[in-house]
Amino acid sequence: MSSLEEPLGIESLPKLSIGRLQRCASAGYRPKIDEAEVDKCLIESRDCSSSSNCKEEYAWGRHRRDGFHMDSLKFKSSCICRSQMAFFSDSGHLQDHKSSSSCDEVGLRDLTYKFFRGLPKFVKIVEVGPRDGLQNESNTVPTSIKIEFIQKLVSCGFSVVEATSFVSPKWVPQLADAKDVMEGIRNIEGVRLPVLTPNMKGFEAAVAAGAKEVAIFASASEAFSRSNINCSIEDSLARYHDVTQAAKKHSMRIRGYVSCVVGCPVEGSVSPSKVAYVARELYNMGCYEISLADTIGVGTPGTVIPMLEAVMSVVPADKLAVHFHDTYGQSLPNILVSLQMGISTVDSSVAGLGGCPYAKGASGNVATEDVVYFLHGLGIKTSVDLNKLLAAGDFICKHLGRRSGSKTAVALGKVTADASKI
Ligand SMILES: CC(C)(COP(=O)([O-])OP(=O)([O-])OC[C@H]1O[C@@H](n2cnc3c(N)ncnc32)[C@H](O)[C@@H]1OP(=O)([O-])[O-])[C@@H](O)C(=O)NCCC(=O)NCCSC(=O)C[C@@](C)(O)CC(=O)[O-]
Repeated sequence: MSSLEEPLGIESLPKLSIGRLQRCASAGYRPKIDEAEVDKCLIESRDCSSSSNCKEEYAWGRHRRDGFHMDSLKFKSSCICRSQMAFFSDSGHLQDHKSSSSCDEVGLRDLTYKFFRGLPKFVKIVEVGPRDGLQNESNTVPTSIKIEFIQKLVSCGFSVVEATSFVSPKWVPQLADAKDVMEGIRNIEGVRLPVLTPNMKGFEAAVAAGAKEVAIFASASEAFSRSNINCSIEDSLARYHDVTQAAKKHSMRIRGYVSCVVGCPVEGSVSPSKVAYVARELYNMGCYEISLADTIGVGTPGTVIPMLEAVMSVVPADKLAVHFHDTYGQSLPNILVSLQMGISTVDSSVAGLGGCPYAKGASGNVATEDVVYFLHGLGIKTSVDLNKLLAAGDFICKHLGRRSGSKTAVALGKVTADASKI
């Protein structure tokens, strides 16, 4: 294996300014909010087109998991000046780093300890490539290729692969073959394969096609709700109430999305209180997990943190996922702060495929290869085999005739290509 194929370990982190994150991780930082505040902001937001009128002060409602990741890392050196830093993960994997630099590194060690102490040991990755990835591609992929693509992704070790959507074929022609895709993956076991359903018609079609789990998708932006699903936020919640009731009767799991959690292509910035309101509604309807989607990829930690603060004041962190599009290259820092705030589920799309056809300017999702490389580099486990994932990304990119949107895949592809010349 090439050295480039090994994620750089935590000891290789550059010196970072972590003041803000330390403030976030500090138990002392607890601005106040209660649920009534979310309701109040929603009422205010109905009366104002600008989100800036809403109060944006939120409590830390995060529900931290027991124990910190760093607790399981045994730091084996009392002095690291001109010595060796060594970290052991739970699996006993040793990451060592010969250091010959000055005592500044003691400070760096302290910083990295603080930096990592809130991270989870394991992150669940929800692969959305076959749905979010393919819905926005100009080339429609043949059904047989979609089925093979899903099979390849399942073999990578994901516990969840979002398979397709039961939406109007007039709105999203790329996924018009949802029923046939479901038929082709009917016998796949050991993995959850949710499908998007915007209304009862989609839900009934999904059930008839053998779906065991559905996802509903609302928006925190009124304008985006109308352009994406042709109805207001409140109407969408009424529809989803019917879908969730029906799903419960079938004992089906329901995942919820909130789109435009920091920005909307039409309205601009979106108030955290609106996101919290919609997330809470979906959670109260019975969604087992709410995925918070930065649909157009405009968020930075500066906007993601207050949004997560607001949502975590009404939905437990362990019921939340984050879903970043990588338009401005902010996904990985956004994921990092999300993990530090207690979230341990991340959506991503192999090869960085994707985007919403009704969100102008939106780029693909954060690439799963980059997320896996990033998490493994931090010593965080996933269930995903990076080599198999690279092969799955390569497979679909060849069929789409496009270059991978994953920097990790491109870098490792170069390594392989260079090695083949030797
Ligand atoms: C919601 C609708 C259907 C409303 O669409 P509409 O036109 O308002 O619906 P309608 O009830 O008036 O029906 C119009 C026609 O659509 C049919 N229809 C109605 N429902 C269905 C259905 N479920 N499946 C198949 N057909 C359907 C219905 O039967 C009728 O057919 P016609 O009589 O004209 O032949 C439409 O707006 C739609 O399909 N929107 C989906 C758009 C979409 O898929 N967007 C991308 C996914 S969301 C996303 O990417 C965001 C996310 C989740 O990734 C997170 C993030 O990053 O933000």
